[in-house]
Amino acid sequence: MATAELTINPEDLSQVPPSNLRIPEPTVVVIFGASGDLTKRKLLPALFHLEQAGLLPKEFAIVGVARRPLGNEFAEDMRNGIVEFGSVPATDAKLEEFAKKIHYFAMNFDDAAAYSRLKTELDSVAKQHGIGGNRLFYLSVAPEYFTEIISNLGAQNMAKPTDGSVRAVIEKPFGHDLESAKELNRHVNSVFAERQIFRIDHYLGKETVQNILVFRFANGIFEPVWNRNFIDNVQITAAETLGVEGRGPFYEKAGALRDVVQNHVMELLSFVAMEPPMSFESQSVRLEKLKVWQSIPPIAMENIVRGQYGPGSIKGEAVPGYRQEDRVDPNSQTETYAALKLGIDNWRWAGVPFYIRAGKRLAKRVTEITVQFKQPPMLIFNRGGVGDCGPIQPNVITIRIQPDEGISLRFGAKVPSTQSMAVCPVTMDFDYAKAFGKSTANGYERLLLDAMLGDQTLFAHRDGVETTWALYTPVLDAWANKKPQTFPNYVAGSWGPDCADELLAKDGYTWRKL
Ligand SMILES: NC(=O)C1=CN([C@@H]2O[C@H](COP(=O)(O)OP(=O)(O)OC[C@H]3O[C@@H](n4cnc5c(N)ncnc54)[C@H](OP(=O)(O)O)[C@@H]3O)[C@@H](O)[C@H]2O)C=CC1
Ligand SMILES: O=C1O[C@H](COP(=O)(O)O)[C@@H](O)[C@H](O)[C@H]1O
Repeated sequence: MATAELTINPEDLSQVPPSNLRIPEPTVVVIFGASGDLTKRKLLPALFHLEQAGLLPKEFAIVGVARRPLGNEFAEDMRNGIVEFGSVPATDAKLEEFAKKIHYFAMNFDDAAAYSRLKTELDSVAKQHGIGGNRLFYLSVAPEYFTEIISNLGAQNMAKPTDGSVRAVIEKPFGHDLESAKELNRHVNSVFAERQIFRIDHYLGKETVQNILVFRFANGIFEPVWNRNFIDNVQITAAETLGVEGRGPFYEKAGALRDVVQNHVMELLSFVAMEPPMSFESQSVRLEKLKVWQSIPPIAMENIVRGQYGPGSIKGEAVPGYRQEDRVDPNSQTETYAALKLGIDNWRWAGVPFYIRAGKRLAKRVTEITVQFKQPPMLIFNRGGVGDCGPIQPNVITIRIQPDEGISLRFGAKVPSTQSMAVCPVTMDFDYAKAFGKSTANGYERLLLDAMLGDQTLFAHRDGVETTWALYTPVLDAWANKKPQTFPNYVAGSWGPDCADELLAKDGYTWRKL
């Protein structure tokens, strides 16, 4: 893409309330896919945490929509989910009150006639709770239902606000390649204006991800060295120990590049690499992210590798290979691991390699970013002697996204000795939990609240989505045309395939040991 402009209509500008109070207007939150895993494990616990923190309006209701005839069972099930996944004591007094705000409406998403009944139901729930016309539609559904639901909301005049705001939150994946993403965006935009659309990437809800911007732009000492003059290379790792967890059919069509790299990892990369935005407001932040992605040249095929796990063990437990997982093709060619090198051709980053790796069934669950600095131009100390640690290690800033959230800086220190100037690497460490206490938030709190407030800063814009797809679609096409010969090529519980190590070895680097 040649331009670095967001396609913004004046009417697309999100209406962010000027106040810092951040309490949304009375709203009915409508969750499509309400009996699903995401609703129970993440969305309802997050909404309850917001209620506990006094961040929801008094007039508030949730309407879950799914196929099964659940009735009152739904509120009970959600209540149990909040206790289990939200670390909430079953005796919490607010839980009882909150459960009264949870409703359920059974329908099939394919049933066009059911949407007018849904509309009537929403109006009735709104009236019961003293809510006007504000609606937040959350599409927590498989992607094949996105267009169906959106068309029907449009057809029933449910997408245009009459006396309030109407917004739609869409879960990933936003398409499976550039063309499908464009098509989806065209369709969504034919019903909802861009300012009504909240494409969620739950990584942006993580405190540690938002903290990348605070680390860079609320401190004076890092930004002057945050560029090609001082930084040698950047590594981003998104490693999971989990396999596909019963999501075989979904993952077969996705793979690591689509599932995690094109979205979550690219969001991390944009926060590390972007220029300081004019302000922390949606158009400024999203524009700077877009400029980063637009500055990435096409990825050369020799700079990207893929892998698939075979049987192995995780934490001492034997686990099956990917091809043996439930509802996975025994000859599957889907990658469960990807590693690549990319560049960012702008004044700040030209010549600095960014190495990315992401995969399932790896040795450890860890997402982190390491920024490695250049070595000092010369060394004035006589090395060796008591306690010397060998070759000088470069300075590294490590941003630990999860699970051990924090930031550390590695630098060389003098080893105490009266005779020598021996140097060893030491670290200064910031630990999120120690500094601020352990949080029970799952990231969706912030995003749900922002969506209700109409603040799009931490949501994906259509131009950003299409730009990242433009980058990865040629790779996906090339991979589809050239079957991998060596799958499975890494053992579950290892650090991935040898080809990923070779990718860095070509440049004289190794992956950081985690
Ligand atoms: N789970 C997770 O951790 C994450 C999920 N996501 C995304 O969130 C979305 C939802 O995921 P998840 O909750 O795991 O999905 P699930 O498969 O667990 O849930 C799907 C939901 O959709 C409903 N549904 C399916 N077909 C129909 C239909 N024809 N009519 C009415 N209801 C229907 C199901 O209802 P019923 O039970 O009645 O059939 C169920 O409530 C997906 O897009 C996924 O990619 C994104 C990040 C993480
Ligand atoms: O979107 C997804 O993300 C999860 C990883 O999220 P995390 O917050 O646990 O890091 C991944 O497991 C899943 O396959 C993918 O769809």
